[in-house]
Amino acid sequence: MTTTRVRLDAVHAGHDGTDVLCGATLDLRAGAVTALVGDNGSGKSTLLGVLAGTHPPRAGRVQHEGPQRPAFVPQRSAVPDALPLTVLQTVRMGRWARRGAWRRLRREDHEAVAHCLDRLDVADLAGRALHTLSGGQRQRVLVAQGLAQEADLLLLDEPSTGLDTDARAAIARVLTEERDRGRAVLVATHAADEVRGADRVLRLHGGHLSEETAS
Ligand SMILES: Nc1ncnc2c1ncn2[C@@H]1O[C@H](COP(=O)(O)OP(=O)(O)OP(=O)(O)O)[C@@H](O)[C@H]1O
Repeated sequence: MTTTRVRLDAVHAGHDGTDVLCGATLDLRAGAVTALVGDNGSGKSTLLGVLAGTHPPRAGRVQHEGPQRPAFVPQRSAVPDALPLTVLQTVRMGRWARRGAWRRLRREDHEAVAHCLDRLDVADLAGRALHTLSGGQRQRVLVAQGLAQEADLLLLDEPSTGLDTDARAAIARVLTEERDRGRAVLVATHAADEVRGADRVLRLHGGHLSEETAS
């Protein structure tokens, strides 16, 4: 039986009084990677914001199954370059969703953080300040932070943009692993390899979502 993690019903949302989503409807199921495609400006980031709970819809319904907040990995360009944080602190913040901000982390949290750093191959960067990293390294750290949340729903906004072949492969691998753990994964992307690797492809066009056949 497939479990629905989140459902959108006739959602309208946008910016400055202009709707970008015009009745968007979807459900995301556990154990599947869904690629969200669409032209620049079609509203993919807006849709992810609605699903993440950071962008309130103007109308329609967003229904999350389960108590957990989704994990949201924003576009790298949406994260200020000069955040005064190390890589380790950044990934540890992923555990706040479970423990609450500034609470003391437990041994299992430290183990989860170490595992996420390894999975994205950034453990050797743990002590480095985020702003000293290359764009691709920073992107991998943001994905590691998303994984550290261990949420049932993982949302990623163009995680592979600007990454080299190895880093793209690492991200593709972790998305498949998350899927195999029963998580629902939604990845907004322009990358053909990410689209090919998805179980399902949704296209956003004219404010509406439509299903495309995954290859
Ligand atoms: N903060 C904002 N204020 C005003 N308009 C915005 C804002 N953010 C996005 N928009 C507008 O909303 C529309 C959808 O933008 P969005 O970033 O959701 O598209 P996208 O599909 O993610 O684009 P891309 O592929 O370029 O990342 C665009 O027309 C954009 O100009």
